[in-house]
Amino acid sequence: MSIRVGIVGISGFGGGEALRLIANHPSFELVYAAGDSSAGSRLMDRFPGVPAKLTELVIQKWNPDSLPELDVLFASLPTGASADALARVSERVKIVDIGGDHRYADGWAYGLADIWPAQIERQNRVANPGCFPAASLTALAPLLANKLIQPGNIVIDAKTGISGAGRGGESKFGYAESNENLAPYGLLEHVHLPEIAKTIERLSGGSAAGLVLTAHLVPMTRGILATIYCRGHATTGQCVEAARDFYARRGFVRVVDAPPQTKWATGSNLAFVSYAADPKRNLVIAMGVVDNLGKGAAGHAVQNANLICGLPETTGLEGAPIWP
Ligand SMILES: NC(=O)C1=CN([C@@H]2O[C@H](COP(=O)(O)OP(=O)(O)OC[C@H]3O[C@@H](n4cnc5c(N)ncnc54)[C@H](OP(=O)(O)O)[C@@H]3O)[C@@H](O)[C@H]2O)C=CC1
Ligand SMILES: CC(=O)N[C@@H](CCC(=O)OP(=O)(O)O)C(=O)O
Repeated sequence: MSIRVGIVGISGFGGGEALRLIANHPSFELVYAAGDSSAGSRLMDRFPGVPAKLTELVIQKWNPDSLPELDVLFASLPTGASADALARVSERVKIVDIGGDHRYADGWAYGLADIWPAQIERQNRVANPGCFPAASLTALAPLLANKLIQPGNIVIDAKTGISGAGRGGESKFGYAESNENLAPYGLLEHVHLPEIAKTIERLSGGSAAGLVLTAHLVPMTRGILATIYCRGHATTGQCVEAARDFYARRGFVRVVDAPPQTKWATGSNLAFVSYAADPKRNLVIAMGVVDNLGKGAAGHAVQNANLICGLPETTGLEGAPIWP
């Protein structure tokens, strides 16, 4: 039986990746595409390589009051643009919000699917985690759950590809400004800090008051590497063993011995985590890699949609990453 799916924000980077994944999903049928300035164009005009079955689907002007019969709606709207509109969508339609409006919001499950799948299954409103939280929390969760690090003084140094800023991002992310350039941003007050802090507290039971997140923009299209400095007396072996145990039955998280690289995850819903620790220095370094559009956005969203539809969470997500 096919599950009728819609994507609003389909012309954007997150929506476009959701389109790619849904087009190859064995149970999802894309029946509705929506946006703002792209409304009126056929998918073929926006995505010349779209599979033949979807070429003629026309992008509709987004109107949450007049949706076709849908089972699942993926919302990939700018943060701030989805809360009011999604509140008007019928409860009969399950929603996965890829944007930031509903994380830790009342009535919405927080969709950190590799860590709390049981709390997502059969829900009908799921907020996808942000891209930096997906990379960082996946690496931190086994350490926090096993009390191998202190929760109160974690420093996240994260690098992201330019697509993290979205298609509608500011013009300062053009080729000339981004190529051969490396820039920190969001110092002291990155938008993902509250979400990461809340989750650290949920995982550890302690305060995350000293949390630091510094994001850097690097000249690559996709990928996030979070290098995370923590205080704790665990050895590298203890961290790796805790993570292997924590993720033993989770298909999308690979615990690796070597420091992970962004290309390992490109085009996939995988997360790679790794650890290096020196008990003498009271130092644990956790590393997390994701594709910002995969586990950081659309891949995670499809995983969440599988969970809320009662499908195996890996459905449609088992393809290998793109390499090189
Ligand atoms: N890029 C990434 O790596 C990640 C992004 N996210 C989040 O996902 C969301 C989407 O990001 P991203 O895809 O990068 O952004 P883009 O700028 O690439 O795309 C934004 C999309 O939203 C649509 N849109 C904007 N305003 C409206 C509106 N008023 N009504 C209907 N559609 C509208 C645009 O449609 P149109 O072109 O038709 O105007 C476009 O399709 C954001 O909340 C972002 O923070 C989360 C994790 C990672
Ligand atoms: C490169 C770049 O600018 N990345 C964005 C990603 C934020 C994002 O996607 O935020 P939400 O998912 O919470 O909306 C940033 O760091 O602000």
